[in-house]
This record gives sequence, structure tokens and C-alpha cells, in this order.
Amino acid sequence: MWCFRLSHLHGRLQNLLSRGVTCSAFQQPNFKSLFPLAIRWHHTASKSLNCAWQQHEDHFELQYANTVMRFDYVWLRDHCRSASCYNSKTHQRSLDTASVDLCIKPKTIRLDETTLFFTWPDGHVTKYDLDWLVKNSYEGQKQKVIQPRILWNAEIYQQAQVPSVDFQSFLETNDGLKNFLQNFLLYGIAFVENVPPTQEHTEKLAERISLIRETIYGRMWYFTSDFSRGDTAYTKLALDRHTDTAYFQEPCGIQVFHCLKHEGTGGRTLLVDGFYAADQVLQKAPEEFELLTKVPLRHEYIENVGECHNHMIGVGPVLNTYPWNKELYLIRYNNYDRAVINTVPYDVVHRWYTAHRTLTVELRRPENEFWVKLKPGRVLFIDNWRVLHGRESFTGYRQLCGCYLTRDDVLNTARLLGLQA
Ligand SMILES: C[N+](C)(C)CCCC[C@H](N)C(=O)O
Ligand SMILES: O=C(O)CCC(=O)C(=O)O
Ligand SMILES: [Fe+2]
Repeated sequence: MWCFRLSHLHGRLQNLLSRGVTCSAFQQPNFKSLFPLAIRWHHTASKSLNCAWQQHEDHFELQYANTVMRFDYVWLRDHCRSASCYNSKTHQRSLDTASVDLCIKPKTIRLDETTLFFTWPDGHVTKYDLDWLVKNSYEGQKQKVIQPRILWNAEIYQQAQVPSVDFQSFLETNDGLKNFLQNFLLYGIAFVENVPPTQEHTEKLAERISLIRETIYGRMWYFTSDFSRGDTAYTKLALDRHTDTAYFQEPCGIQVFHCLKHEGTGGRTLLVDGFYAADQVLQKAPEEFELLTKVPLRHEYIENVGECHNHMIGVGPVLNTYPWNKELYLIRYNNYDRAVINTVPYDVVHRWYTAHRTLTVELRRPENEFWVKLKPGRVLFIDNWRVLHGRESFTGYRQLCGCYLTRDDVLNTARLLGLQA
């Protein structure tokens, strides 16, 4: 787990805060008595600042940094960063939002240099830096992706020649870890090489970037084809591409695989970028993509083998997108574990099957398949919210170990290393 010294974080914060616009604007003359505020544009005297604002009846409009932004007055009051409304040490809101009048309007608004001042009916003053508003407004935010990614098929991935990271540098240097995480975030898969082939060393790797997500399969799992659990993974059979734990309300974020032993043939691992396939669907049949984001499905795991009794259910659409920018963040695709569909009427079901077929065709294109043979020493991390995995059938004795990671904690580590995640 990661801990950063406070001064470290504080330095980062200072950096963020001091990055304001340096050119200055002159204070607005107050024509309040001459014109009704609602229809008048206020322009800054300085051309270089290029800022204009307008006080409407029910919202505040701001043009700045090539962005037109509209702010609700309750929002402007709610996000006040004054000492009595916001604790900048804990980064937590102190203001009780429920105490804000839903019809609140500022008594006066003025711009001084690059700071807007809102004075509220009770005399409280809220200050906003123009750059802060651009960064935090809906209009400013919706132009940004949450997670930059490189979508890939086999050729794109192979041509990119993404370097693996060495065990030592992953464990001992921040640069090694950062390179690894950057590649993982971009491609949804990443490898670490020269790992001693034991469960303990695999666990050490996992703990370097995250908390291990303990599940019904245990914390670190260690499995072979002994059918010790009621699932096809514990056999020698081939497994078609899928994401794991689709039957959890929150599917596991990351999967770690380390093949400790294989004396036999076959058993290669298949990897397919689910977001690349989904993007093909979006381009070829947008209404089918849309349907896959809308229809919720159940996935289910029912196990009664030996001492293991489990019944897990997870509900959600195949494709999950952020509603404000339509960015894909999670694919839930497991045809083995998909439960009875009884949540949608017959005609929608038929359109859903058509859309699901279109996606499946994309996922199964041979050119989208990246095959690797896992071997002792080479640990694979898979973004289980994005990249599907499968395996070829095999013969002989094969031993795999690994674990799931909590996604929040992997992203936490990435952000602390300065990556966008
Ligand atoms: C063996 N291991 C613990 C990795 C996974 C077993 C889970 C397999 C299940 N069908 C799923 O896809 O979620
Ligand atoms: O045996 C393998 O290579 C992978 C099996 C699988 O899909 C899993 O354990 O989740
Ligand atoms: Fe799996």
C-alpha cells in the first residue's frame, strides 16, 4: 500500500493552486443602477484575458478560455471554498448543502483580476478563480476523457512493442512502477518479467500496486484442473473470451495471472480488447451500442461442490458508459455465467440478441485476438473491466496462481504517481 508524506501532497496542491492566469483584467465599473443585470454582458477591459460574464435570472453564464459555461446559483453557493464552507486540509465540504435556499441568487457579482466574487443575500462572499471554474464546470469537464486509452487489435498491440517491466524495477523503483501502470492504463494489459515463480512473489507484486480483493475464490488463488470448484476454469477445457466475476455487483477490477507450471501442450491465453470491439459496434451500429448500454442483465454463479456453497448475482448492462460523455468504462461479458433474461419484453430481447451478436462478431474476429503462452516468471495483469481473457484447452499438469485487485486502489497508486486515471 502507498502512503505519501503530507508535505509531498501539499506541494502538489500548491502547484495546482498557483497555476493561475497571470495576465490581469481591470475591475468592472458598476453600472448596476443603469441597466438591468440580466441582459448585460460584462467584458474584461484586458483583451488578453478574454472573459465575459452575464447574470441571468436563474443561472450565471461565463465565457472564458474558449468555453461557454453555465452555472446554477445553488451550485455556485454549494462549491464555495471559503474557510467556513470547505476544509482545505481534509478536502471536505463543511457547508450543509441542505441549508442553501434553492432559490438563492447572488446580491452582487464582480471580477477582480482573475477572481470572481459572489456576494450572497446573507453577506457571505464566495470567490472563484476563473481557471478553477473552467476545470470544474460541466462544459469544461465534458471535453475531457476520464481515462486516455489506446484501443487495440492484435496488430496494433504487437506493433506498439509495449515493454514489459522487470520484477526488480517494478518492486524497487517508482519509475518502473509508473511505466508499468502507464502501459496498463493505456492498453488494459501489462506484463512483469523475471518474477520468481512462487505464489509469495506474485503476492508481493500485487501488493505493490493495490489491495488484493479477496473473493469466494480466496485471497491469492492457486488452481489446476482438479475441478475443486464448480467452474469450468478448474478443468482442462477451452474457455471462450470473457470477463470474470460478471456475477458480482461490482466485477473485480484487475486480474493477475502467473503460470507456475505447465508440463503438457496447449493452454495458451487469449486476450481481446473489449473496448476496441465495442468501439467497432459504436461505429457500425450506434443504436445497437446504445441498447447494450441500456438493457440490464443478470449474471449468476451457483456452486455446490464439496464444501463450497455460493450463489452470487450481479446486475448491469454489457456496456457501461459515463452518462455525461458516453465514455465506456466497463464491459461485462460472460456467456457462461449470464443468467436467465427476464427483465425485458420479447421485442427488446430480440433487438438485444442482435446487438449482442454484433458485439460477439467483433470480439471473435481473429485479427482482434492476441494469444500468449504464460510461463513461469512472466506475470500478466488484465484490466477485467476492459480486456476479455480466455484459454485454449490443454493437456498435462498446469498450475496457475494469481489474485484479483481492487480497482480503486490500483487507480489510487497511478494517480499518486502523477498519472491520469
Ligand atoms: C480461477 N479463478 C479464481 C481465477 C476464477 C474462477 C472464476 C471463473 C468464473 N466463471 C468467472 O468467470 O468469474
Ligand atoms: O486457465 C486460464 O488460463 C484462465 C482461466 C480463467 O478464465 C480464469 O481463471 O478466470
Ligand atoms: Fe476467467
